[in-house]
Amino acid sequence: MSVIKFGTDGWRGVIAREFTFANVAIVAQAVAMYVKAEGQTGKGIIVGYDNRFLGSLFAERVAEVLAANGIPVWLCDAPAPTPAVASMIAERSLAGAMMVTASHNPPEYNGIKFIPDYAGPATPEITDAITRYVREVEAGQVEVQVVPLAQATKEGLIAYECPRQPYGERLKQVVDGAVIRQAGLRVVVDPMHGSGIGYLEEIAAELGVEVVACLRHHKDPMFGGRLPEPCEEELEELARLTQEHGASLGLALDGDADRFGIIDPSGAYVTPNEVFILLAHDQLRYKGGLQKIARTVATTHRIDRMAAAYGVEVVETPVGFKYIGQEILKGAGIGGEESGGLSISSHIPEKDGLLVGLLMLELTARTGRTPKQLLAELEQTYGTAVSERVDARISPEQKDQVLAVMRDWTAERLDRWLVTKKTAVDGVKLVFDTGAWTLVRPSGTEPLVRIYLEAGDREELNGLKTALFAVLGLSAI
Ligand SMILES: O=P(O)(O)OC[C@H]1O[C@H](O)[C@H](O)[C@@H](O)[C@@H]1O
Repeated sequence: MSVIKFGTDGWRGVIAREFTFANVAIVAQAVAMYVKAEGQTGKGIIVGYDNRFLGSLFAERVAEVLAANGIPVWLCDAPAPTPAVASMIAERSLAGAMMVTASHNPPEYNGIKFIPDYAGPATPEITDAITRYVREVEAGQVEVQVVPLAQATKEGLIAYECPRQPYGERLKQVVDGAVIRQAGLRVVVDPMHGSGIGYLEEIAAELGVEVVACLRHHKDPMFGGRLPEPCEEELEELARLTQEHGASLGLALDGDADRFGIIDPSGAYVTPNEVFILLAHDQLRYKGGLQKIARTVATTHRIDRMAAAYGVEVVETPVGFKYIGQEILKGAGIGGEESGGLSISSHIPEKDGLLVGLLMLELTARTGRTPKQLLAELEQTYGTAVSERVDARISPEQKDQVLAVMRDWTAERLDRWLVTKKTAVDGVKLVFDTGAWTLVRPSGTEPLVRIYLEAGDREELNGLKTALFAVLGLSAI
């Protein structure tokens, strides 16, 4: 059985167990075959990597294989954020990017994301095609081609590249630099030891923002014994420092800087759903011309209420920024997801933690209000909602049972909630008469089941959770 499988976002594996130089070379060969079949050989590929263990060496192996297949390669000369690498595709009209990263996974993992010519995550059709080539190589039908790095650079097949400057310029065109500059903002930055180090602080400083403190600001492939995931539990130090310094915002990035974590000046964590609400509202209210918003099936319905008030359509996609990216390409002005991914149509269709940090600075500068103050104002117009995600680490048998209960759901009610809609966009979602909803789906990146709930207030949510967990036989967790 092959260990090379593309999940929600690329192929990931434990270093030295699945993620070996040999398997990395197989994936690079398969991508080369895909690019050739698409007739894009001459356009070239940029190869990037983050701060994980052996990242630069794995990236070199990718470059050696691509080059041996006649594909011109731009190899990053230092760790770089995934969105910075992706933006180079648009900058240079490349065939795509191969990014060596396992995003926010634990340190023993590494992975590869293939980002095609449209500069957003590969669709399942594309990763399926690449997987077919992987199987051909594994079956010995095609041999992996390799040219040594020294020879390839000498022959001009591989050139070194740093995306920092063009990416910074792109971001500065997408956000309103003039508004940010005049506001005298102060931030604390937390790249979580990831490849965003140096990028966010510098670009913010170039926009006149004072960076008052940085933490987790050196490369550490062990991520300080924590997870490079900008969720509330991992950001308590950023929250403390943001409050202590009286900063305008605390800005965090995940391991490859495509996801964001935002801290309010009060020290409170602003959830990705809340950040999406704020930035979507900003687009609706101040930026005009927005026709469509894209959100995943797991993301807050508060977006829908706001959009309805402005006569704007909302498209619901399966979980994964690969689906949101496609909707942005098809005309959505902004797209986001509960797990911390967001982008806008004037940027690339790839999630970008730096973009979000800068957009939040712009919002703060324009309104003179904190995220939590703005959210309180929006609640008065669009009502409240409380969202929660439970990541259930359950046995395979329990998992099958839970998914079967949802799949076979026919009951009209769940306790006092009347089911008004059942959908299977990704997992199974039940929407209730009160506007509350729940979604149960297996994760595509971790061995667990995710249970999402949203309700009008905490009391309703707790009631719904108790009722649902009882039906799923999960009362014990
Ligand atoms: O819920 P999962 O299938 O584990 O996916 C969670 C997240 O994984 C990756 O980070 C993807 O890029 C995201 O788009 C996705 O939301």
